[in-house]
Amino acid sequence: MTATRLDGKATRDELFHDLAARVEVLESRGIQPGLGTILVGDDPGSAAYVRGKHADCARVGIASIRRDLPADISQEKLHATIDELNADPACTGYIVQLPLPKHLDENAALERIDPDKDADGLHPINLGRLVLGKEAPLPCTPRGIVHLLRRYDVPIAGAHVVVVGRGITVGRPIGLLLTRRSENATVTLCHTGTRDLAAHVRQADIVIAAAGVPGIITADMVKPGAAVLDVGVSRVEGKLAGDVAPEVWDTAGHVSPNPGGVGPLTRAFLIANVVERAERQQA
Ligand SMILES: Nc1nc2c(c(=O)[nH]1)N[C@@H](CN(C=O)c1ccc(C(=O)N[C@@H](CCC(=O)O)C(=O)O)cc1)CN2
Repeated sequence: MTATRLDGKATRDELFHDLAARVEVLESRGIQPGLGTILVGDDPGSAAYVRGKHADCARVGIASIRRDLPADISQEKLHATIDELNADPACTGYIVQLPLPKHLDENAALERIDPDKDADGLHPINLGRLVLGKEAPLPCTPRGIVHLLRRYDVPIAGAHVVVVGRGITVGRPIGLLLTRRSENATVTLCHTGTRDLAAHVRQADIVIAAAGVPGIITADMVKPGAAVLDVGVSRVEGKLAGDVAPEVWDTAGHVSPNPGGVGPLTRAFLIANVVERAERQQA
């Protein structure tokens, strides 16, 4: 059996087509959304993601504002840049690219963002609103995962989803989305402290691999016909490596590859969060 590919690039193109049309409507009403990015340091992967985000803004026709800061910047100077974007009316939503260099406090930086401009949905107030079932920008990768599953008619309601990895951008928030009444999945969150990872993964109808450990999900761990989404990012000799071993394609029913799966949707839903906020404001 060869799994059906969950094609993130084709799905992203559909989303961008729709978003570009909505941006035209906003502009015809005098509203210009603008996405800001704050990048600290010179990690080549993070720099590439930020470049991609600005290219996406140009593609859908929204403004973009870029702040690149040196790797050794102090927490105070980072906060001053955050305050600057909080106050800039041309910047309607923005992100601090993660991870930050080790000497910086990531949570303090995220908390400093004006929750109304939090394009990532990672501000504690917005995560809290999500827990309470209130309207909030949704974290981009989890939103991309739910969209991709729906786009390919992978049943979510009643499914047992096993998430591997507890990072802030994927592992922690994805359970909040998938256990909403609108999704109705049952979620198990596995991490480095989990005993017998394989036994958990074998139970899953849907596996979300976000550990950042190359090839950690092997074919013998996957229930035949399960959907497997590879969201883990590592670099092996400079090349991107996902969490899912290639043999999984012979066992799974659906696979989202890496690259070409959830990553492009992370970018698309960042733009969607900025456009939707502008739409809500004009409404
Ligand atoms: N503030 C944030 N920081 C980070 C986030 C985030 O959502 N908000 N997520 C990741 C990085 N990320 C976006 O910032 C991101 C990751 C991957 C992709 C992507 O399109 N990947 C391509 C492959 C690209 C490559 O070859 O390296 C793919 O999957 O096809 C986009 C964005 C951590 N930081």
